[in-house]
Amino acid sequence: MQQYWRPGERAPQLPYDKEIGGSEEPPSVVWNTNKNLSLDEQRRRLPVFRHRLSILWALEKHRVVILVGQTGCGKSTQVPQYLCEAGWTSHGRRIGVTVPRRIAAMTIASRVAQEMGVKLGREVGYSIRFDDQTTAGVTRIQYMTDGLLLREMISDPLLSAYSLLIVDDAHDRTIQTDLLLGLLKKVMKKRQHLRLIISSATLDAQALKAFFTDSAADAEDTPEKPSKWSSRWDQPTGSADSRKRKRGSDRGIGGGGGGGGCVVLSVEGRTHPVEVEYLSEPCKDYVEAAVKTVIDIHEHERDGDVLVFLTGQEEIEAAVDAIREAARHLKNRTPQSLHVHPLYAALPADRQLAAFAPPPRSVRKVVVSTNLCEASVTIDGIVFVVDPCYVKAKAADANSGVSYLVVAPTSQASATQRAGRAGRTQPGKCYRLLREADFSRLLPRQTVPEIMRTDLTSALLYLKCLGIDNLVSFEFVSPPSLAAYTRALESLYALGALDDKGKLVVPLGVRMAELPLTPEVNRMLLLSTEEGYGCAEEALIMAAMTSVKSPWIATRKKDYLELCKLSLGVAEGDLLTYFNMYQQYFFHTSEESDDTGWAGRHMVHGPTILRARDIRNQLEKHLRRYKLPISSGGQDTPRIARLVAASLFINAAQNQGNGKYVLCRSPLSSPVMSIHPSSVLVSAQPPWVVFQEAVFSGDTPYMQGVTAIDPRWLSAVAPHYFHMNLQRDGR
Ligand SMILES: Nc1ncnc2c1ncn2[C@@H]1O[C@H](COP(=O)(O)OP(=O)(O)OP(=O)(O)O)[C@@H](O)[C@H]1O
Repeated sequence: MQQYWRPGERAPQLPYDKEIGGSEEPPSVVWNTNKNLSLDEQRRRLPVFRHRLSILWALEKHRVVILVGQTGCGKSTQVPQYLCEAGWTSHGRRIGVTVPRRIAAMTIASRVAQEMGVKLGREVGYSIRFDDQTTAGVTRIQYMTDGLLLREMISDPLLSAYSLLIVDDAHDRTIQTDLLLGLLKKVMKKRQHLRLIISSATLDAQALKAFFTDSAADAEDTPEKPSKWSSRWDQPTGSADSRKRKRGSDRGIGGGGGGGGCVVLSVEGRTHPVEVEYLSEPCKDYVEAAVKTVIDIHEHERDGDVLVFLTGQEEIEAAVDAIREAARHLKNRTPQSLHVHPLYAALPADRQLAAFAPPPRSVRKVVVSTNLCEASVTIDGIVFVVDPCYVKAKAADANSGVSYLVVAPTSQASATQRAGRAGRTQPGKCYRLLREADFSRLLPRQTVPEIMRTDLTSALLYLKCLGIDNLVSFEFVSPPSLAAYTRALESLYALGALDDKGKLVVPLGVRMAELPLTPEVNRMLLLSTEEGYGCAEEALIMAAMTSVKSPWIATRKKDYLELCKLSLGVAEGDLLTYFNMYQQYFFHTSEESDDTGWAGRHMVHGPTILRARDIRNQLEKHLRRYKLPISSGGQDTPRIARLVAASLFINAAQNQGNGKYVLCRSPLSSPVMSIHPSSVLVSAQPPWVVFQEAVFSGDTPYMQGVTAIDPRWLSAVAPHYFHMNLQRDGR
């Protein structure tokens, strides 16, 4: 039998080589959706199973493997297991798998743990922000968001805990994915034995291959772990002579450890066929068309659950209501035969996971979702996908710094991913709500990488922290514009993370990168510990509350919800409203979540507040590690409000997801920028520009509270120049 090489060890026997179709007992599992087949048999039937030896072989020969295979063929769940079985996790190193979304990390890790017959969090685990389900020394396969791996690189730049990394669903090209790819290229030049798999069903494989092949330096023998903060990636290591000798020797990622260069591997075959249907005439209102399609499916199609893709919370809630209403008038089915679940980022985790649970017998489940579950995830039982081919995408004008959300046609690659959510556990059908000709004519083939259309502030701060000083020469798969670099550097300067020479301010800048929230919220936290503010207790709560989902119970009793919001809302704005909610919750309820008592009456979602408390405690540990004073502002509300005012632009970032408006900062250099006609100027006293109608969230109306913050406070605390602008959701 063939032996497969992996760093430092000979591979043990691969279990599948000895007994294809054989007799091994399936691992004990908690949950097996396909009652006819054991999980082991289900695994063998996946298309990727036939290619496992080629994958192992490719990793022996090449340092970077780009794996392209149909949606559902087994890339995310199976490949890490093959590698684990082949010994890639001996020597205590892990296989790390990054995915763009938290829900994917959680659900795929659970599935793999079941398939391997182990407890989630032990041999197989996941890490997402504020939730680490791994065990040191035990976990061998770790799923995580790409953002989390980036954070890990701050303390371990060479990622020495991993023998192999898989960047899964790389087609998504989030800003984190692109940053990671650029950094991994650097890491691989330093760590000869590290291997990288980049996988997706809809990847521009050739562009990535060119990126990983066209490298000017080859692998260097450097210590595995440089000392913290001292690693200067930009400076070549070794003497000038040795650098000269190396130049021109190898143009690819070097061939250390038995492999060289980069290869593209295609996995043929798909789990089940997915038939795609298009409209014969364009539709006027895609939400209405989606609702009608769901009802048609329910009345005329075979059994099977439905997944509908819409662009945001408002559309989803409207569609959920419309489907429920339409179900009441069905001719040949009862209203109870249809269960409808919304799924979007602002929903609390328990409600998100409810969409994954199997429905009762004879009931058809309909999940109406954003692109949250467009890639990676498997919702068992989904047979039909309804896709209007639209998405709400983040964008920023690099010159003005105006950020906005815009509803735009999705890419063909995204539409393929969406269709791929059917056909995973049985044959499926996808209804695209546009004409076939329009699909190929109007939709771009690939999604424009996020890095080319959004703000780079966090990304550049990370790079600075990793010691990458020459940011413009950092290699991105798709380099952003110079204007975007300038804007982000100005923001970092405004936040105090960089000095006027563009150097990282230590420790402030480092801490802003290390703390697990956005640079703006991190700045607020750090500012709160300074003299003159002294309200870290309050800031910890406000920061924690910004990082959980909406703390209000999602309900259709909109009027009642509005009343509750008014009763808990405070004039100083959202952050203080959230602070108030948190305080009141613990004043009125006992430790445990209490949705029936005070919290239920006030439409406050108890589990979300408890989650915020956990996050608050984690943030406090960070501040204590920095030995920063944690004191309370007590009854001094203006002092706390001053802090909020100084950090007002936080709200911009926090409310892009669910509101109709976006609040923006101006570039430091240009005092005037385009102002939406609906904006009402209250004060233009330099260095502040304040607008009255800072309504930017459909969720919490007193975010209008910007007006309630006395502009005089603003001028008192203004560390830097910013201004706000309202823009209507890109429409
Ligand atoms: N939670 C689950 N419940 C039931 N079956 C599952 C589940 N997760 C995975 N599977 C099965 O495993 C198969 C492979 O899933 P996997 O996520 O590894 O595919 P993939 O190739 O990574 O897909 P994608 O490109 O869409 O991310 C699915 O098609 C499905 O049959």
